[in-house]
Amino acid sequence: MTTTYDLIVIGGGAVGENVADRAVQGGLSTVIVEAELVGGECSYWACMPSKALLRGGGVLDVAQRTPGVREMLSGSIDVPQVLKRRNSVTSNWKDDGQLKWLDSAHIDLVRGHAVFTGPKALRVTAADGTVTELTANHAIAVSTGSLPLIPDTPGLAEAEPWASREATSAQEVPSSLAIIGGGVVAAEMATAYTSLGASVTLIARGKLLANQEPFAGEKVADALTKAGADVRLGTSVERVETADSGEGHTLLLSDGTAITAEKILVATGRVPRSGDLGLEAIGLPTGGWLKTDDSLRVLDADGAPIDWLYAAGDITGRALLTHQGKYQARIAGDAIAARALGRPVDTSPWGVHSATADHAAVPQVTFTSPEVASVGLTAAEAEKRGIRTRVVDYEIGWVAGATIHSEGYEGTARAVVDEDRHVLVGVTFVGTDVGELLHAATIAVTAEVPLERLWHAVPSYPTLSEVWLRLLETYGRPTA
Ligand SMILES: Cc1cc2nc3c(=O)[nH]c(=O)nc-3n(C[C@H](O)[C@H](O)[C@H](O)COP(=O)(O)OP(=O)(O)OC[C@H]3O[C@@H](n4cnc5c(N)ncnc54)[C@H](O)[C@@H]3O)c2cc1C
Ligand SMILES: NC(=O)c1ccc[n+]([C@@H]2O[C@H](COP(=O)([O-])OP(=O)(O)OC[C@H]3O[C@@H](n4cnc5c(N)ncnc54)[C@H](O)[C@@H]3O)[C@@H](O)[C@H]2O)c1
Repeated sequence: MTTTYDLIVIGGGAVGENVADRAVQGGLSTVIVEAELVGGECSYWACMPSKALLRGGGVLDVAQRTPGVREMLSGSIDVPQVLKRRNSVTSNWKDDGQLKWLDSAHIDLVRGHAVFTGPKALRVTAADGTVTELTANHAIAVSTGSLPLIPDTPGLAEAEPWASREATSAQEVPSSLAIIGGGVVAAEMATAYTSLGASVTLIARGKLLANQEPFAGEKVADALTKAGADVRLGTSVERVETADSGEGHTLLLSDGTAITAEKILVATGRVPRSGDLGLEAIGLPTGGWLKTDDSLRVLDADGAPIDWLYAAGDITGRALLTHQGKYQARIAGDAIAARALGRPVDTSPWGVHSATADHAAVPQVTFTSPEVASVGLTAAEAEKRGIRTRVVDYEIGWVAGATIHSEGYEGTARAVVDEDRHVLVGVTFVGTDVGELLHAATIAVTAEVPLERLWHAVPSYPTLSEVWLRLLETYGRPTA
């Protein structure tokens, strides 16, 4: 039997849920197909458990720098309590709460793995082998996320390394952990596992957090080293050898040295989760990112949008972040409903049906100690785009709010100014608790607030936000 809905969403992660929610609110009957847990990677194996693992170390760092509180501290972090809290944050890897929400949002669910059988048609196979055929009146949206990239380094597969799922859901902390990669997962997991007592070695073939302003990775690498981690930058893993017992691994590095570790974590980026979707049945290459236009319609081989096929979230490769995927989801769900019901569609830049921010103002917080919070372009990216820029830096530790925040507060703020338009095109903060400063920057960059007007946005004294005033003063006060 074939069941028909106005919209079928493949993948019930944070992104798929939001596509479905907007479409239902727009008046469409909608079903989600989910192969694993409703809530997806972010809830169970990514954002939430990783932040729960990091939180204790972050609080301890501030407490140790707060006279009057540090005197109360004794012993080290209670690892079982941290893991218990992480287990509770993930609802012990059960999705009952999400099912209740789906019900309240009037979204149907079919559990199983979806494969395209033709345009607007899918076959779903459940874990028990039950097959459901689904067709869509209007659209199918793909939100199947991404999977870890595992390099083909000799001996690595045999070492049965952790990827992000194992690192975020581990029920024990290994005595030693070798982390391969220098991106966000590597930096955050190095911070978390060092705070939990593991002896961590981070091996990155390039710089740490290379997509950020250069001072970000430098400060995080320094802090990791101070916390006891061994940070090896510009170094590759050439081969891995595993003891005959299967316990303990030796990593042979490009600089001729070797390190040993109980566990290895591979954090070398992501690949699209599209290899098993049957995309060939609808004339698309298998295994790639699903490229989209700004209203999230998937593009065919000629770069033309397919009118019934949408994609949002990691699978698009646009910005592999939950909040940005959910932004795309709101736009996709609204665009699908509007087009289905013949309502006006606005795909002009910054229009309601255009994910323009993906190109100009993607915010990201890396929850290391210190945190890295950034939005928009780095100075190097702005220059590459041909923008005439001026870079303004200020030490966050010099503002009164930092003196109150904690002893020896160190941090840097950078604003990248478009000199022709007199607006900010990028802002980066590095320092403790700077994640909460970021949204002001996101608003300034997205709304293209003129610098002259920003002088009228007065930060409260004595907060860390006073760094905004100092950045403006460093840039120079406008004349009448
Ligand atoms: C360790 C780690 C930490 C992270 N921390 C953060 C963070 O702090 N903040 C942040 O913004 N981002 C973070 N991210 C990124 C974030 O997790 C992703 O951007 C986000 O999960 C993407 O959501 P999604 O819905 O596109 O995909 P997913 O969450 O991966 O959901 C896809 C869903 O589709 C299902 N599925 C796949 N194929 C099929 C199929 N054929 N049939 C049926 N179902 C299918 C899957 O089972 C899955 O549930 C982190 C990532 C990692 C790895
Ligand atoms: N706090 C957050 O917002 C957060 C946290 C974790 C992950 N994420 C997102 O999840 C995604 C995945 O994170 P990630 O850290 O895995 O990827 P990434 O792209 O941030 O970093 C990948 C790293 O692996 C290295 N690398 C790639 N291929 C390699 C190879 N063959 N050998 C050795 N090194 C190699 C790269 O040089 C880079 O340092 C990111 O896009 C990130 O935005 C976000």
